Amino acid sequence: MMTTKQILYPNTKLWMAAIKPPMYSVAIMPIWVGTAVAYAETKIFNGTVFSTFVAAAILILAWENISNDVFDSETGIDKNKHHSLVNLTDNKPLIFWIGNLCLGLGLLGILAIAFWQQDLTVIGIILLCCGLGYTYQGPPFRLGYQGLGEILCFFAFGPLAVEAAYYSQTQTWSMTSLSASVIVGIATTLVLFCSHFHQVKDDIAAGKRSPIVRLGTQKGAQLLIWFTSSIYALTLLFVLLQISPPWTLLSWVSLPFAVKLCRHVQENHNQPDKVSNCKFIAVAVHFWACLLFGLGFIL
Ligand SMILES: C/C(=C\COP(=O)(O)OP(=O)(O)O)CCC[C@H](C)CCC[C@H](C)CCCC(C)C
Ligand SMILES: O=C(O)C1=CC(=O)c2ccccc2C1=O
Repeated sequence: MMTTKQILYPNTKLWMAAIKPPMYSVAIMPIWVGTAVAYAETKIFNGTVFSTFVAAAILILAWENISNDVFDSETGIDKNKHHSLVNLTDNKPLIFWIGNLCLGLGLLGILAIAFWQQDLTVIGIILLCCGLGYTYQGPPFRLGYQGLGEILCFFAFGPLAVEAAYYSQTQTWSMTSLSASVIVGIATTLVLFCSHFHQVKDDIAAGKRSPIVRLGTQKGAQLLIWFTSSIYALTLLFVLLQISPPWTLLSWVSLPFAVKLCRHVQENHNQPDKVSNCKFIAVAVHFWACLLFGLGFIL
């Protein structure tokens, strides 16, 4: 007879895989970096705006992920994904409305920032991010199925989110924050790119032409090396051009994670079971590179 623990453990694991807690750092980092650049340039820091923005970004990303499971349940692409929220609950309408609730609460937080600033710029930018997020997965667009997700991801988490965070503190723009946003955008796109390696079979079956389906896993693994290297090369270039302060080179401390990611994918690109964890190594690269990059602006 199975013990309660034996019954619960796999379920807990499935729920954790469905909720993906580590993934939420990708929502926090653009706000962190945009705010850090704003502080470095203006010595302005509004803690209420920062914490409201972080909470709102987490809620908006929760909506993106929850509705991803809803929309993917309609195309059949998640039929083997046991940790899809729709498969776990067998209640699509409930999941759909929980997602919408997250979006509503997240946008309410951003509206509060707009109200405090008496300025609609930040809510305008974030609505644009949400629009990109919808076109990634929602009908009739489903641009992620055409392999365009990485482009949307770069702009949403890079220039748009970082500039929105910078503007929420300063109500102005800067070249430094724009260049910093390129680094955050690439690091976030790296996570999405890595998430496709283990899904090639299901993606092809559902007609999804992810970049890895288009390129093949071998070429994808090669491209990953260039892609990852560009984060560190650009960080150095911006320091040499005196766009970023030298302390931003601290982000190079994340290099061991980057090397681990590229090696792991190089060795296991065509073995779905082994390569499936690579997106979480990419999350570690993203987290440490962006955290230390932002810290470099404050020191
Ligand atoms: C949901 C996303 C990826 C999951 O893709 P996939 O379907 O392959 O995953 P599963 O295997 O788990 O089914 C991420 C998509 C990102 C999208 C291109 C852009 C999202 C924009 C956000 C709404 C912006 C939030 C910004 C925030 C910082 C305010
Ligand atoms: O579940 C995933 O694969 C991803 C979820 C997510 O929210 C995200 C956000 C930004 C870049 C990549 C990803 C994912 O890959």
